[in-house]
Amino acid sequence: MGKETLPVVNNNGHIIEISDGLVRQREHIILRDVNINIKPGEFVYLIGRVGSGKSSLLKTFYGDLPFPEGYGFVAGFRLKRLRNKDLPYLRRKMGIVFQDFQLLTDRNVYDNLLFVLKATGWKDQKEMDHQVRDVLSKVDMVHKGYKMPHQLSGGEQQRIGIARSLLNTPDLILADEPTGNLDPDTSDDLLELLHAICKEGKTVVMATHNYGLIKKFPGRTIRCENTRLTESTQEEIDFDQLIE
Ligand SMILES: Nc1ncnc2c1ncn2[C@@H]1O[C@H](COP(=O)(O)OP(=O)(O)OP(=O)(O)O)[C@@H](O)[C@H]1O
Repeated sequence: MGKETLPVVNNNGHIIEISDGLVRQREHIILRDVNINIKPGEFVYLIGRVGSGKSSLLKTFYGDLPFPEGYGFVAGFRLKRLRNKDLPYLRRKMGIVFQDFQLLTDRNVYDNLLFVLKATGWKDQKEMDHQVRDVLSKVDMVHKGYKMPHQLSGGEQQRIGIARSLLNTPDLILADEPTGNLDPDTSDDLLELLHAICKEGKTVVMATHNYGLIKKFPGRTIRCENTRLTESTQEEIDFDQLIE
């Protein structure tokens, strides 16, 4: 299944490396002089005001936005050389988690996960069953496979979102405001889960407005501001700043 790709890290040992990159939405420059290196196993937060470019940067990583300038490497792929036909292969190297869960509402949890496996080329029913069970157990939802999405709480739906992101055993998880629709306690549980997944060797890049989570679960933090990226130490983050 799949085609030959480069190793998941580049010669510098990075799973994500962008040098002198540009992030653009149509003709608008969102981020310039983008320089970022991420090693396998890191947990990286992306912070910044509404509209500062966090989602656009993640979209650039998963090939949803073009990469017009600079060197860009993500999980074995050179961003500049990406063609539409490469996208399914790139996306299999990463799991993507969205704020609004994006589960298919007309089918149960099991069928949601099965749908993704079939769409990404899996054929053997036994292997698919095993994989679905495996990812559900990783998010502690193994007994919820028969539930329809609307029968689950927001936190449970996001656990399924995370299970779905793990289906193709990706090396990298990109999470765009994954706790945006969750209450504080459920957000904490979800962060614990994402950090546990990271400890097992996956790289996690997560956009968030919720500085309280970073305080509780410290990690490398990159800020998008005025079209630039800057790295912030834990001390530099103004945790009292209003969450927008
Ligand atoms: N499809 C699009 N077409 C044109 N411009 C867009 C598009 N999507 C986003 N933008 C613009 O790109 C800029 C960055 O948006 P982006 O969604 O990346 O910010 P963000 O930091 O993720 O914001 P939020 O915290 O609200 O999710 C904004 O000015 C936004 O208006």
